[in-house]
Amino acid sequence: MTLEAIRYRTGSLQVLNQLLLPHQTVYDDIRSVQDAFEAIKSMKVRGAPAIAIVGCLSLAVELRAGAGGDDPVTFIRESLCHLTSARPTAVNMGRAARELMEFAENESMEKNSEQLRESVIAWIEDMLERDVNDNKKIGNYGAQHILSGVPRDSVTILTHCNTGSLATAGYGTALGVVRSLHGLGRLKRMYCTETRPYNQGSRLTAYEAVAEGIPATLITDSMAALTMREMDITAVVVGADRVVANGDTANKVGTYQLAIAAKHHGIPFYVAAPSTSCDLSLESGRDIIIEVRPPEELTSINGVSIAAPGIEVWNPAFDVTPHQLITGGIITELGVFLPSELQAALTGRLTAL
Ligand SMILES: CSC[C@@H](O)[C@@H](O)C(=O)COP(=O)(O)O
Repeated sequence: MTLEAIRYRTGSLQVLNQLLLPHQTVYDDIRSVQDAFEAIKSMKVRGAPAIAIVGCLSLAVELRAGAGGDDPVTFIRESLCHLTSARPTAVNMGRAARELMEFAENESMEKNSEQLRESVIAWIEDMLERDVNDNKKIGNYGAQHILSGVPRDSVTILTHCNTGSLATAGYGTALGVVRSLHGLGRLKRMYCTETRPYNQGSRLTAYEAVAEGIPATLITDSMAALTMREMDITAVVVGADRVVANGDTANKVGTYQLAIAAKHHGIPFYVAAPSTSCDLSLESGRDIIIEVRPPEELTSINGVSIAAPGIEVWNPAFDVTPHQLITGGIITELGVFLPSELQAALTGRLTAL
């Protein structure tokens, strides 16, 4: 059983409100594109694949109710543009918007408004299944690759942020690799970082691990290097919000320092991400726009201040790990690639952004 972050039945959408986890399990209705925009912006729903899926499903809900009238293409275009602006670093929403728009424009040449709505809804509904299938492949490729590099029976993985069922349609990416290792009986333990300032690790990854009986230990971000030295970490596996052509990878802030520490300790560092998180239109990580979040996310927890009032704050949500530090490889649903192999492996398989 994996946790269900997105509940979709034709015409209705609910998301598990991740702001309330782990203490309350509340599903919020998403009745419109604007509801989804707000849920994504406020991080009720988060994680690059989940953002794209919830954004598109909210559009399906509105289309099912007849939104767009005689001109659904304009409605779809404006909605996708709005959704893409909610969080700029993860590429998945932008990619889905581009692909969906292209599909809708093609369909509009031979279908009336009602038929167009139906086919766009079907395209969107298919995203859920595709994401879970891709994640299972990522899990399997990643587990096999990690196991092939070590002579041991069981492995210990360190991960960051939340990349599991809560961040995807199900199964997860980096956490999917952990899940696959666990399923094979080859996971000794997962270490998950707290992931300050938003605590996706302590609130969400820890929640998934406890719910599913995955052996896991929580550490603060500041304990990562020590954990690598003392706890016989086999590999570090993280997710991605955007992997660019040279393999540079934007992911939750703190990923970069994990990669540096892994290199120092000779521990393979992997990025696990579907090809939908890859962006070959950008040459290097310098071109990635990094979202800066409100200071309050750093200075308070659940409304309780934990910082000196008046202090200035810098709160970038993501950092970029240079490709040279991604020593294990980039695990996708198509296989595991070194950063230098990624562009050739994906060319022709991804629509241009
Ligand atoms: C499969 S989720 C991959 C990434 O989106 C994840 O590692 C991450 O950085 C999430 O950040 P968040 O700010 O919680 O959306």
